[in-house]
Amino acid sequence: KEKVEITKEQQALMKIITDAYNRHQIPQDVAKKLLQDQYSAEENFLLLTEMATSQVQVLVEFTKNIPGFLSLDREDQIALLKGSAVEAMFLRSAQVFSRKMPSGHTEVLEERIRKSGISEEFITPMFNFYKSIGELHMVQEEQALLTTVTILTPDRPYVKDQQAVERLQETMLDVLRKLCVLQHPQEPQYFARLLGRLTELRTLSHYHTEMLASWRMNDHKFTPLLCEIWDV
Ligand SMILES: COc1ccc(-c2nc3ccccc3n2[C@H](C(=O)NC2CCCCC2)C2CCCCC2)c(OC)c1
Repeated sequence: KEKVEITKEQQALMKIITDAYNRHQIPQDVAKKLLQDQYSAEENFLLLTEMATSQVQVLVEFTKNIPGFLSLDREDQIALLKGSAVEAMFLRSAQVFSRKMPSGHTEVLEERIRKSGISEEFITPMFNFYKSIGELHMVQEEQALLTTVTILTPDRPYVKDQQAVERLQETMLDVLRKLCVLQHPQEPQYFARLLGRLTELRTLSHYHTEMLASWRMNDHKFTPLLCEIWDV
């Protein structure tokens, strides 16, 4: 049984990333807003675009705290942000959905999302993903590192120096792997399950543009930042 040990440097790296991840939370909690009132499809779409816009701004601030990210080629930094923004948004949504809430609140939240205006065909894959993330009961360090690993995906479109991104991602994967072994000793497959979620996340993110276009309303308006990031 090999002794898994997180080094001092890895401990420091994990602290920087987790603190940044917790610091850069969305200002206004969307779940609370959704639990308060039922909104029309138009109001929900506006809420989504507002939340997503602020989440992209939060994501940009978060990436600045990933050790080594700012040393990457400037254009590659943009390519990584653009390439991971939708996945990071769904990952954050899954974490919001899986948060421990007073009994009955998760069901109300699920109902509000089902009735939000999103078209039927996307509801099952979206909630399957949310529930599969919830079942992992990730600690905050795992959530922060999983988002970091998602951002540092070398094969995003237009990334020039993929090797440099790969080296950074591998550094993060090594810490995440050790953390999983230490946090979930009874489940040796936990790390593999975690990475399997990233495949599900990528698939869900492929539906994103259609999910927006099929939102039950006419004339979908986006913020300039979302037009940049969402290719709409
Ligand atoms: C593209 O289609 C969709 C559909 C649903 C969601 C979604 N899933 C959620 C799970 C938990 C709580 C909120 C959730 N949301 C929207 C939202 O506000 N998402 C935020 C995005 C930035 C990061 C925090 C969450 C809601 C849905 C109900 C109507 C108002 C928007 C979604 O979030 C990408 C995208």
